[in-house]
Amino acid sequence: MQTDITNRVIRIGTRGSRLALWQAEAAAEKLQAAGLKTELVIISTKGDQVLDKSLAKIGSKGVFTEELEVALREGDVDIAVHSAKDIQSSIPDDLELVAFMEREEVNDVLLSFDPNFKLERESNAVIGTSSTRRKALLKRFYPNVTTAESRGNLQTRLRKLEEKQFDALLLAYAGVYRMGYDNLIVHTFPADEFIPAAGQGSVGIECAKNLDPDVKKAIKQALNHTNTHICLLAERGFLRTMEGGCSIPSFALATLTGEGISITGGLISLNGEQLLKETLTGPTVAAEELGEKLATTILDKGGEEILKSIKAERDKENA
Ligand SMILES: NCc1[nH]cc(CCC(=O)O)c1CC(=O)O
Repeated sequence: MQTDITNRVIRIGTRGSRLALWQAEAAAEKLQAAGLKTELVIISTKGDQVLDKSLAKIGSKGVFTEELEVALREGDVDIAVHSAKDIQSSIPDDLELVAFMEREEVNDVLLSFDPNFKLERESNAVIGTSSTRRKALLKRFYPNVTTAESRGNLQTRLRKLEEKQFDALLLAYAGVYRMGYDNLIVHTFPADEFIPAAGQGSVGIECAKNLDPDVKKAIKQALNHTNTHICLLAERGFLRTMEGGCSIPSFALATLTGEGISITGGLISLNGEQLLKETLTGPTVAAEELGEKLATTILDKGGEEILKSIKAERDKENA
């Protein structure tokens, strides 16, 4: 017998930041449009609590997801909504990613309260970012720029910008746009040079594997965006094979080409001096394998060495 899922309240687990709530509301609206009832359950994660360290230093995987996963496992929530970029590359065996919502523009952008701020190759501005990928890409393409740490939710980071802790703040367009701060954008980085992190701009929906199959199916139908899902399979295949999660300056962006899928991705050394980047194309049915192959290619062409030196540097810092 089929369960009557219209009477089932879908409990949506989310972090409490404004961006997280926006994403959870977006999911809730789509579920409601499909005739389901919803309820938001706010859960704080380590990534929300520890704000005085960069993610690379917090170190453990799943800093923004672990507490949500516990809630899924204990049945306190039916789904967890995450920024796809924050989902660790391998998720636990008893959980699954059931949907990826339609992706926003993938670019990184700069925000400034000075509308005349211009980023040029020779700029010596101070830019707020705590991401190893962004720091390394800045070093490579804007060698005179310096960076300042900017952990915290978007509102905290904007306050630091307001307090002039830096001249401009580097963020993903997706979050900026979703929070309505796009009027502060003074620069958009081209996504073919300043390649985004795997998953940037999409929202991933996680559930327990043993969730009622009818409920799972309804959630997938309401929330999954097929094209985004295919691209995310490739990017996450890349990330998983690359290993190292969000603390490693890797990048990957997949797009559909009409006949198939194309993925460009690679790895950059922390000082920006070595940059490995390749593009592979293939059929969409083998998206995940294509991403894995891209990572293997990068690792074979010098990526292993870069990873080794990144780990050595980190061990030195933590010693
Ligand atoms: N790690 C934090 C995080 N996770 C997702 C986004 C932005 C929105 C997105 O990429 O979906 C951000 C902030 C940022 O990188 O600017």
